[in-house]
Amino acid sequence: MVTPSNSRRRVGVLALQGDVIEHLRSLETVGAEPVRVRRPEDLQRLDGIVIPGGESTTIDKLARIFEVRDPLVAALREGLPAYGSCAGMILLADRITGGTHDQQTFGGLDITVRRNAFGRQLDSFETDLDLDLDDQPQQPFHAVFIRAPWVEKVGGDVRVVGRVHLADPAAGSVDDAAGGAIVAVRQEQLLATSFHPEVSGDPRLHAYFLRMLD
Ligand SMILES: NC(=O)CC[C@H](N)C(=O)O
Repeated sequence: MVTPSNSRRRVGVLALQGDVIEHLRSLETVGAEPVRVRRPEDLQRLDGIVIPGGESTTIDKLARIFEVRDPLVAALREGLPAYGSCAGMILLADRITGGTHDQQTFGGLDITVRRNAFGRQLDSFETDLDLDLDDQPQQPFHAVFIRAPWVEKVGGDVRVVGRVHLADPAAGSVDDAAGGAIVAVRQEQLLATSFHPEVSGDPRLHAYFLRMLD
């Protein structure tokens, strides 16, 4: 499908640290107009924003230094759609465990997220996931996890989109009744994944986020 350039969705990528270029490329691939966001004025006229993977404590600090934190938090409260991958999931979470003592999140997603949840042995790993993206064909999604968080608790309005099933029984305590650690969630206009679709090159999550903007 060819989308006329004047109707492309303007989607920001918070460009302070992390997988910025990879997200800009993924957004191009799915037909959005990607925009780097560093300063408050960059938030103007956005249809949505991506908070990239990287280091959530660093992005948090830089967002305060660049004075983009408060306007971004306000925009999220006003309903700016957002997609966070990995560190971005942490930054969109209302509650965080395993954060540094002064770490803040932008918030919006009614979840409790645990930083670096998979522990040392599973620092980085790749696995195929079944994601519940409602209108997507159920081809497994090849997911790359790098010092990833998982979601420990979800509020009532949060839909679980994906889980990872841990082979290690020692990690079984994270498994809830439905089985598996929660690694992808959606709450209305907010989407978050523990993994990095911008790294694996599968465009389906970015395409899904773009459809959320319609
Ligand atoms: N790949 C990632 O984004 C890692 C997230 C990182 N562990 C953090 O706490 O921010």
